[in-house]
Amino acid sequence: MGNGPIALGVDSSTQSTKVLAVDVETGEVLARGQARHTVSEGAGRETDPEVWWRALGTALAQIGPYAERADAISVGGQQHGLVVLDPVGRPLRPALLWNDVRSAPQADALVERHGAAHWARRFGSVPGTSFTVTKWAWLTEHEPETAKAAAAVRLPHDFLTERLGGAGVTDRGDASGTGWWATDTETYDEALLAEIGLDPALLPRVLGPGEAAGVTLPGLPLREGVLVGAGTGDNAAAALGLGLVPGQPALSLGTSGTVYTPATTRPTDPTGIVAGFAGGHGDWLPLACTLNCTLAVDKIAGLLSLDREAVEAGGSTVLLPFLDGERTPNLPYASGLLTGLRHDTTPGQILQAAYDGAAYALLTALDQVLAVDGTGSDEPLLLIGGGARGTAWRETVRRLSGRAVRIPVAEELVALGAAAQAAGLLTGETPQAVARRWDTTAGPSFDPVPRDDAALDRLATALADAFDVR
Ligand SMILES: Nc1ncnc2c1ncn2[C@@H]1O[C@H](COP(=O)(O)OP(=O)(O)O)[C@@H](O)[C@H]1O
Ligand SMILES: O=C(CO)[C@@H](O)[C@H](O)COP(=O)(O)O
Repeated sequence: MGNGPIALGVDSSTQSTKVLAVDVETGEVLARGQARHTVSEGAGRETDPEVWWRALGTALAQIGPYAERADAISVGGQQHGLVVLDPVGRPLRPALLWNDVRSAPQADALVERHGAAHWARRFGSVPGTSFTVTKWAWLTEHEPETAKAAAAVRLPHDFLTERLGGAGVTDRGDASGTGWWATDTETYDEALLAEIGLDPALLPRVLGPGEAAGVTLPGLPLREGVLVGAGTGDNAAAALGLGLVPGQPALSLGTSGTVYTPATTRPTDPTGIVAGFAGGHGDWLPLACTLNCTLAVDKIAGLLSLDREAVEAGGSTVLLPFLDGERTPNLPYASGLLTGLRHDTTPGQILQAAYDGAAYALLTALDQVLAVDGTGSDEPLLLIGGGARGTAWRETVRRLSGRAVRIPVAEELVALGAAAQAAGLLTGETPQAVARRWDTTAGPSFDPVPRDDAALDRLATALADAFDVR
């Protein structure tokens, strides 16, 4: 064990909590821990925030002596989830997660009331079902007593940060995914909060870049008084972990699929495809996100009794894997669709079609994400998330993007970005500078291959025919 300072980075994502203990000087990952979450099935997607808290404890226990030795900690978390707490910080109900589409009617009503153009101009994003504002609106309609009893409203990462350091705070990256934090003034929109019946006093204070959330409370498996970073949403944390600069795109293949690049221009896309998030340390993070990514492809592989790598080229099958409804394109009521079957279609071709269908919306949104700063670039696409470990995912992205792809050797970029934020508090550097010093994007590169326009055309036609999406 080295004697230098140690930063802990946490990724509280949809499926699990991961913790990395990182050597601040070298970026070496000294230890890692992971504990799974349970997510409800059926109509909604919920997790009890106490499950996240217990998972964090379990993952910290797995890093052994490094928890006690750590000098700073930050939490990156799944975005958007609605956490409602009682006066002593206990959850009043399970959190409504980003991939819970029950608030689709509330999203439609909010967008209709103010117009997509207003949402984009003022809040940077047109709120689809993932956004917290739609979940609060759902709660006030379906469980008014719970909404009335709320003494605090938090996002997943804020909830954990508060348990560690005691302060009710968030950061601008995660605040920008609520739909009630206006990106044009960087303040909570009090008129909107009044309209949806949410007292601004219940919301966390939004910290600025480089501000700490406080220090650790007594009674944790960490030393008391250790610095706690502001944390941020998981995508913003991964962008920090990669030390991205504007025009350098990343594609994350996990429970959600996301594509993003930092920008100096504030995004304001009225089509709703590009979410105008703030970055985890200043700047902006235009991003497109799908609800159906690795879990949907794994589900199709399971239905076909195939290994996830058993893909076959060829055929004319199109599979739109909207198993959870979809967010990009905005089709919360959709289900999966399979077309183009022939007598000679093989199971492996159907599986390949699932990969293509899951990657399609992300890759078509990439140009829009890059256009925010006008940095259309041929920088390699950095592939991260669990899916980036798979050959079939990598080859699908190469074939449908026509871009060079690089796979960082570093894993768990969200936790690594959180660790870089925590390390920056100790060294005075920005998290991006820390990540660049740690060389987190190093990894094998794969040259561009000709783009498979025939497959892209088939997908575009199927979407237009079935869902009128053009
Ligand atoms: N070797 C692999 N090849 C392809 N996919 C993988 C591999 N390992 C994990 N995955 C996928 O990664 C997903 C988890 O990704 P991860 O980024 O950890 O999720 P989350 O978005 O919840 O943080 C799983 O759903 C699984 O399908
Ligand atoms: O909703 C979004 C982004 O807007 C998702 O990216 C969530 O932040 C969930 O992330 P993972 O659990 O897939 O990491």
